[in-house]
Amino acid sequence: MTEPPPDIAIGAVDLHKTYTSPRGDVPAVQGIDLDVRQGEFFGLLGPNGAGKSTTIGMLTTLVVPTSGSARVCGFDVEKQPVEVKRRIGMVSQNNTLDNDLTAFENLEFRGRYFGMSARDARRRAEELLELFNLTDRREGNPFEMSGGQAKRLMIGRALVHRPEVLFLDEPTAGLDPQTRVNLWKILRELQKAGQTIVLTTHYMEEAEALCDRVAVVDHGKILASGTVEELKGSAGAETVLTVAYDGSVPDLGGLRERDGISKVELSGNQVRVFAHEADGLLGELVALGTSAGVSVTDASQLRPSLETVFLTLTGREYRE
Ligand SMILES: Nc1ncnc2c1ncn2[C@@H]1O[C@H](COP(=O)(O)OP(=O)(O)OP(=O)(O)O)[C@@H](O)[C@H]1O
Repeated sequence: MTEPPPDIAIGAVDLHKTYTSPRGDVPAVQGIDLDVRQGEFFGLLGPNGAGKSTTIGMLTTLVVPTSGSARVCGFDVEKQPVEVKRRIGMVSQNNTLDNDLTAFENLEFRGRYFGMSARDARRRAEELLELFNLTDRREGNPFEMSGGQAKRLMIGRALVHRPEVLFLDEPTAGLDPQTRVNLWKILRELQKAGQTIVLTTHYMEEAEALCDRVAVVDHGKILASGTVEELKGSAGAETVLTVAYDGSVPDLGGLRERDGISKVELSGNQVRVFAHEADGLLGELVALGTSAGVSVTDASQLRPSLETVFLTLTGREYRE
């Protein structure tokens, strides 16, 4: 493999992971290529079970790839795991804080683990408590903390040794909307200060709010990648109108051929229209139904977003 350019934080080529389990093989990741630049905020977006955690697991050396290769901060994840681990911070989905230690000690011990002097570890712990607005929780134990506080402490702990890349696996899953938005603010500040961040999420709006670039993952493969704007400007840049009738979908006349309509999908009593120009379309579909003796029982309209990109790429609703 040729050496990657120096500003590349992560380069993965054709990563595969198949888990073997008593119920058979699970092909969790099936050929993923990734490039993440230094300073970038990169998102792996996909529904539950898409293979995001497994991908992050391979990049953080916790999961051994079945095939393919990846370099993180210039080091091979399989051949140089210790070098990689020294340069990354990882925040997993579950709370892995030590409940027997105070917030301060959770940070301090991590510093000592990474070889800092006692003085430096203490100083860094104080600094991070301040940065993550946890100074008043200094002597508290993790089990006494709210979900948002615990997550902030976990992120702080992952940053103790000043890693080059911070990995966050579903950082806001299970947090209430306000706490989620507060955490987004902190993550943006971190990136502004130069931190490279890779996050997995199944929340479309999270990827839209934070990421410079996104890879949409499903069934272990990348379906599309680029900036959120690029993705919206691609195949899925349309409004998606879904209408269900109480009987067969009426004859849609020349709808399919009309300018501004790129795709019409029928499924049972439901029609889904992908349109650049959707004004008046719902009224039209209601009227067509009325003329054919059927009524609309349900209708929804999605504005162009990562969600419509996903729908266009997979032909399916996004499963949370
Ligand atoms: N240790 C394992 N053994 C067997 N199968 C596994 C293992 N870990 C994950 N899987 C399976 O691999 C697939 C991908 O899982 P993965 O956790 O990577 O997805 P994900 O996109 O991160 O989803 P989630 O957000 O739910 O964690 C799923 O079908 C999952 O059940």
